[in-house]
Amino acid sequence: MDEDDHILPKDFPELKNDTFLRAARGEEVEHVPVWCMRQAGRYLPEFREFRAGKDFFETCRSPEDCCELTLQPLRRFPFDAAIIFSDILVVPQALGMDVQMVAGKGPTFPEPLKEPDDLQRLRSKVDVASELGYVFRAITLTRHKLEGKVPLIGFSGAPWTLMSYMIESGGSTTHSKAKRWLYRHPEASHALLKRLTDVIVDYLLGQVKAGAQALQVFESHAGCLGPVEFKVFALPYLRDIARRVKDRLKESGLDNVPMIVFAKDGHYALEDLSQSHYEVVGLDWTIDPCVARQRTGGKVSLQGNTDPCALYATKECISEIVKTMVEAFGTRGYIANLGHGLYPDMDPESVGAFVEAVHTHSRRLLNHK
Ligand SMILES: Cc1c2[nH]c(c1CCC(=O)O)Cc1[nH]c(c(CCC(=O)O)c1C)Cc1[nH]c(c(CCC(=O)O)c1C)Cc1[nH]c(c(C)c1CCC(=O)O)C2
Repeated sequence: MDEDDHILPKDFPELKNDTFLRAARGEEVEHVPVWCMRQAGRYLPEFREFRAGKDFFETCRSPEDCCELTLQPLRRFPFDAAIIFSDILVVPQALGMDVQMVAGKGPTFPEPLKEPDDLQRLRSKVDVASELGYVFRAITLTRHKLEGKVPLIGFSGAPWTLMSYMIESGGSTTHSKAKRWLYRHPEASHALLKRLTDVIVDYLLGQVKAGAQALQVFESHAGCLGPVEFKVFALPYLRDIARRVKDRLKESGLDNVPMIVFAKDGHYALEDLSQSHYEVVGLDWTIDPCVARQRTGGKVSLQGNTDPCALYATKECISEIVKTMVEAFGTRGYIANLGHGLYPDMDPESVGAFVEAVHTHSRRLLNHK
C-alpha cells in the first residue's frame, strides 16, 4: 500500500493565502483573487505528457494522479485557488451508468437513458463513500500537498446538466433529447433530477469533509433552457443543493464553505441565482459586469468573466481587457476568472499574463482608494 493511502482529512497545513475565500465572502482583499476554469488542462505541456496514453476516468480514479494534475498549474502561475482535477460525469457513473471519454469526441454514454423506464437501470441507493471515495481521497491528499498555498475548490455538475448528459449521451447543440423529457415526461424528469440532487448533496458534503474549502456547482447547460424551464427544472434543485449542503455542514459541526453557482448562458436567471443560497455567482462572458452587479444587487460576490478567446490576444491587449473588467466589477466581492474553461490550444504564457494583469490592476485600484 502506498503511504498516501493513510493520509487523513485532518492536520492540514495552515492556509497562507485566503484571498479567494475572503472575496467569496465579500470581505476586504489586498488584490483581486484569480483562478481559471480548466486550469488543469491540455494547454499545459506537462499535463499532456502526464495524461498521455492513460484513460481519462482511470486518471480520475487515481488520487495521486488527480493531485499531481491539480498542482501542475500552481507551479507555473500565482493562482489564488486550486480546483481538484476530476470531472462532473463521475456522478452518473456512481449512479451505475457507463461513461467513456472518447478522444476527439468527448464524453460518451454507450447506453444513455431513452425513456422513463430506463430510470430503473440506475442504482436506487448510492453510497458516495464507496462509489466516489476516490475523489475524497484525491481532495485529502491534495490539501496536504498544497501546503496551504491556496484554498482547494471541490465541485459537482448540477442536476439538469448531468441529466442532459445522461439522456443525450454526449455533447449536443439542441439538447432536444433531454428537453423532450422535460416537456413529455415532466414527472420522470423531476424524479431523475431529485435523485441526482440527493447524490450531489452527499457528494459535496463528502468533499468538504475530505478537505474542500469551497464548492462550485456547474450548470453548464443552462443556456439551452429558457427562463420558465429553468425555474421549474434547474433552479429548485440548485437551491436545494446549497441549502441542504449548508444545513448538513452545520449539523456536522463543520464550518460553512463558500459555494459558487456557475450557470453558463443562464443570465436570464441572474436575479434568482443571486438569491439561491450561493455566496458567489459565476458569469460567462456574454454579460456586462456592471449589468451583472446591478441585477444581483450586491447580494452576492461575482466570478468571471473574460471571454476565454481574449487569451489569443497579445499580452498588452490581455492587460487592457483585464483592466476594464476589474474596474467594472470593482475590487470587492469579486473573483476574476474566465467566462468558461481554457482551451487546449491556448498559450500558457497568455494565462500567466491574465493572472498577472488581475493582480497588478487590482492592487493599483486598491492602493488608490
Ligand atoms: C461539462 C463539463 C464536463 N466536465 C466539467 C464540466 C463543467 C465545466 C464546463 O462547462 O466545461 C468539469 C471539469 N472537467 C475537468 C475539471 C477539472 C478541474 C479544472 O477545471 O481544472 C472540471 C472542473 C477536467 C477535464 N475534463 C475533461 C478534460 C479534457 C480531457 C483530457 O484531459 O483528456 C479535462 C481536463 C474531459 C471532459 N469532461 C467534460 C467534457 C465536455 C469534456 C471534453 C472536453 C474536451 O474534450 O475538450 C464534461
